[in-house]
Amino acid sequence: MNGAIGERDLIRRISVILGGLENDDCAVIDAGERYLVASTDMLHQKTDFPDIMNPWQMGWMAVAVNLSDIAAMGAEPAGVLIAAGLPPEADQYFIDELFSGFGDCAALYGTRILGGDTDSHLELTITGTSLGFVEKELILRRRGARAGDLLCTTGSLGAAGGGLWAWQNGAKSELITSLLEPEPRLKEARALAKSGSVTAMMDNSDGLALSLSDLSEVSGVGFLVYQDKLPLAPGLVEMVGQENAIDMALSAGGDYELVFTLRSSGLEAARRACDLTVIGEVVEEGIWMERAGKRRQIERLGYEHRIGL
Ligand SMILES: Nc1ncnc2c1ncn2[C@@H]1O[C@H](COP(=O)(O)OP(=O)(O)OP(=O)(O)O)[C@@H](O)[C@H]1O
Ligand SMILES: Cc1ncc(C[n+]2csc(CCOP(=O)(O)O)c2C)c(N)n1
Ligand SMILES: [Mg+2]
Ligand SMILES: [Mg+2]
Ligand SMILES: [Mg+2]
Repeated sequence: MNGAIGERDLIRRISVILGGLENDDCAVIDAGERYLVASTDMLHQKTDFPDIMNPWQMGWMAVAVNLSDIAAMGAEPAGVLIAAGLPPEADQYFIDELFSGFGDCAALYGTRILGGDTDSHLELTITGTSLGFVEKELILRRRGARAGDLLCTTGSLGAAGGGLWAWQNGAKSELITSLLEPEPRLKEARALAKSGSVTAMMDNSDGLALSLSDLSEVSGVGFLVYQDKLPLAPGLVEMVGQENAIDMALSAGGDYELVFTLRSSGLEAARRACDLTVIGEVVEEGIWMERAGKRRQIERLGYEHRIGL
């Protein structure tokens, strides 16, 4: 192969080599009465930790992004393993703060660090592995969306993108905290799972546009997003303007909200479960955004790692 390849195309190739992988936020293992769900996510100094980030926040983020995938399955976390590749410049203070960040995030979400691995590495590299359990009848998958369902999100969109922009442009913004200290939506996802109205769910780690692309691929449906309903992060439009704010909501990534579909008859029950915004609907095909009666296609753009082969 010549040149770099996008992460999703590479995963498709990997899937063929390994004989088929289920494309979801977690792997699902039958554990008798319940499912065991498991996910792993790697973070690096260069791509994930802006230079304003303190080591406690690095630890927090590494656990939070891993718990977000447990949330996306409707599961309860059972624990996290941490493999830490520590660079030569990591001193005792750095390491104490980093590991406090792991522990504090796990504890806040009712779980703990179960174990891991420690090694030296030129670039700080942290790989978390999260485990969880979910009742078989409550599991939420990326597949399952049906035309006519409502498309919803928790929280706001574009917060992390706005935070990244503020950091890169030396602007002051509360969105920088959203970028550095993501909050996995475990409580919300559990309550939604118990409400019984969700048909498909994932977290939007790579942005709304790629989430819709992923959901559409595995569910075999399309989406129509109402532009005016997007819950843009507070202060985002004022900081970057309407058009950039929409672009950030669609493709900046790093928000860790839940994107999910609901049977329309289940909206009341879902609203009782958690705060949500209906941002569109499931359609037969295509991924569209509508504003003032005009439809345009949503480009398949988002946060994707590129790997040189
Ligand atoms: N190296 C790999 N080997 C096997 N499966 C993989 C590999 N990388 C990714 N996958 C699988 O591909 C699917 C998509 O992975 P991806 O990392 O995009 O999902 P995610 O963890 O929910 O997102 P993010 O990494 O942005 O938080 C998952 O089901 C994952 O298990
Ligand atoms: C330097 C820097 N640039 C961007 C971001 C935001 N960010 C971090 S992870 C992620 C998406 C999912 O990642 P993955 O697919 O690796 O799990 C995004 C958008 C950051 N924290 N630091
Ligand atoms: Mg995910
Ligand atoms: Mg991943
Ligand atoms: Mg990703």
